[in-house]
Order: sequence, then C-alpha cells, then structure tokens
Amino acid sequence: MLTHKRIGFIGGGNMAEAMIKGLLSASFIEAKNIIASDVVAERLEYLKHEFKIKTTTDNHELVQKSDIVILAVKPQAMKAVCTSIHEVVDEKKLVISVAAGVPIHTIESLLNPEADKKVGVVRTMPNTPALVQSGVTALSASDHVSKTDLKVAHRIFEAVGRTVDVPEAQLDAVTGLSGSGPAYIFMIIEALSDAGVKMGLSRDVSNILTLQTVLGSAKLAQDSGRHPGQLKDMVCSPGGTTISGLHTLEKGGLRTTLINAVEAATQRSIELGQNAEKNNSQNGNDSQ
Ligand SMILES: NC(=O)C1=CN([C@@H]2O[C@H](COP(=O)(O)OP(=O)(O)OC[C@H]3O[C@@H](n4cnc5c(N)ncnc54)[C@H](O)[C@@H]3O)[C@@H](O)[C@H]2O)C=CC1
Ligand SMILES: O=C(O)[C@@H]1CCC=N1
Repeated sequence: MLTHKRIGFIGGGNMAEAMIKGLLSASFIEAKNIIASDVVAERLEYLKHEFKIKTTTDNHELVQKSDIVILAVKPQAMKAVCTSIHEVVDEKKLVISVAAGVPIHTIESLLNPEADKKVGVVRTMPNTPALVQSGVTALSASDHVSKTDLKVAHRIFEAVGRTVDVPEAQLDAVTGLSGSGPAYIFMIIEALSDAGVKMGLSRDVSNILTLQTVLGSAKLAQDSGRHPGQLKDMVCSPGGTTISGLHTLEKGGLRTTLINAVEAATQRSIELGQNAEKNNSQNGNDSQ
C-alpha cells in the first residue's frame, strides 16, 4: 500500500535505517516522501546516498516537512529533541516514538509544555528485522491519538512486519523480549555456527545449516501452531543424539539464562524511562 503522507525520522541511526529500508522495500512510501535528520553529517550522507531520501540537520525543518514524525533517537536524547521541536509540533502531526522506556506522558509533556494543544503520541517498540519486513512491533497510544492515527501507525509497522497492541505498562517487557531479542538470537546463531566449525564443518556450510535451522524452526512453530515442547519432543529419539544435546543445554542453564536476559533488559527499559521522567521533572541534565 502506497502512502502519500510524508514521514520524518528524527535520528537516522540503526532503527531508523531498518524502518526506512523496510518501508521502501515494501513500496509503502516513495523515497521523496521520507526525510531524516541527524546530528552526524556522515550519517545523513549515507542515508541520502543509499536510499535517495531527503535529509536535514534541522529538526524544526523536519517536523514542518512531515505529516508523521518518528522519534528515533536514544532515550537519553529524547528530552533535548522533544524540547527543541515543541513549537512546531501541532495537533495535525502524528508523533510516533520508538525509544525504549520513555513513557508517553513524558514525551507529551515535553512536546506540549504549556498543555495548550492536543498532542498525541504513539509509543512503539519495533525491532531490526524490519529491515527485511520481518519485524514485530508493539504499539500503545495515548487518549489524544485518534483511531485513524493509530491505524496509520499500525499500517507503517505492518509494512515492515507484524504488529500487536499492548497496554503501555507492558512495553518494557516487549523491549526486553522482541526489541532486544534479535541480538539474543544472533548470539545463538553465531555460537551454533562456531560449534559446527569446531566439529569440522566449513564456515559456509555451518552458516547455511544454522540459519536454515533457526528459520525453519520458527516457521514450523508458527505454521503448525503446536506447543514448542511438542515440537522439541518430535526431534528427540529415545537414547538418541538430541536428548544428549538438550541435557547439556539444561546443565548450562539455557532457559534460566534466557529468562534472566529478558528480565534484565526489561528492568533496564524501566530504568531508562524513570531517568527520562526524572530529568523531565527536574529539568536537569541527563546522566546516562
Ligand atoms: N536498535 C534497535 O534494535 C532498536 C532501537 N530502538 C530504539 O530506537 C532508538 C534509536 O536507536 P538506534 O537507532 O539503535 O540508535 P542509534 O544510535 O543507531 O541512532 C540514533 C541516532 O540519533 C542521532 N541523534 C542524536 N541526537 C540527535 C538529535 N538531537 N537530533 C537528531 N538526531 C540525533 C544520532 O546521531 C544517531 O545517528 C532508541 O531510542 C532505541 O531505544 C527500538 C527498537 C529496537
Ligand atoms: O538496546 C537498546 O536499548 C535498544 C532498545 C531495544 C533494542 N535496542
């Protein structure tokens, strides 16, 4: 679906690039209708060259030239960015944040310090597989966001993967699971590929076997709808190879380690939000 709305990304880093590439590959929007801003000139040069989008170093200009503004800077930069654009953000703009942790009410009050307009914010947590239209994004909107605008936000993220609605309080857990999750999986992929090499396979063959195993297992779990435990049992022959491997994974605490990782990342997301809020109410400097 082609949109004629203009989308502006404040912050042209990894997440913005994943979305820009995903949206263009999905033919959701034409490059001429995307604009990105950044404080790093080389980054803008790269984005302009790679995707033929418009760029600027001026966040005011970006907001003025966009119908939809996507806040894609680090949580630590959100205060400065929102404060610097509040004069040019009006009720007609749809503002979407992808920042980990930073609560909707913090963003809204930074964008609307006089509380004299209806600025609505959709807070989201996407992930980098958006690059290949296989992302997943959780969304939560404030009461100031119209149903139509929320639908538009969904369409943007649906163009680069799947979407789910969650209450805002659950977005930190989403961050710990699917926002950070690709990094966990890449670490597992790297380790499995190394394991194949250790056992004598070439790196190329080991990579193919690893990637197709991860991809195929996810597809099987998704398409079959079966419980992962049942699918795991299907691989384990009595007295066979897999159960020996699983025993080793249990001894290494794989499940506990993964649960702990999601818990730690969730906690960090909560902390980032609390810091953003503290700095907002104290009007002080960001210490992260
Ligand atoms: N990388 C990921 O996998 C995901 C990131 N996020 C969120 O996306 C946001 C961005 O993360 P990344 O893209 O990974 O970070 P990044 O560091 O790659 O990109 C942030 C960009 O913002 C730019 N920037 C800093 N101050 C600015 C300002 N005042 N005006 C304009 N641009 C400015 C930086 O130069 C940088 O290029 C974060 O809030 C993060 O929590 C959310 C989901 C996944
Ligand atoms: O590591 C981070 O803080 C960001 C948020 C989710 C993924 N990357």
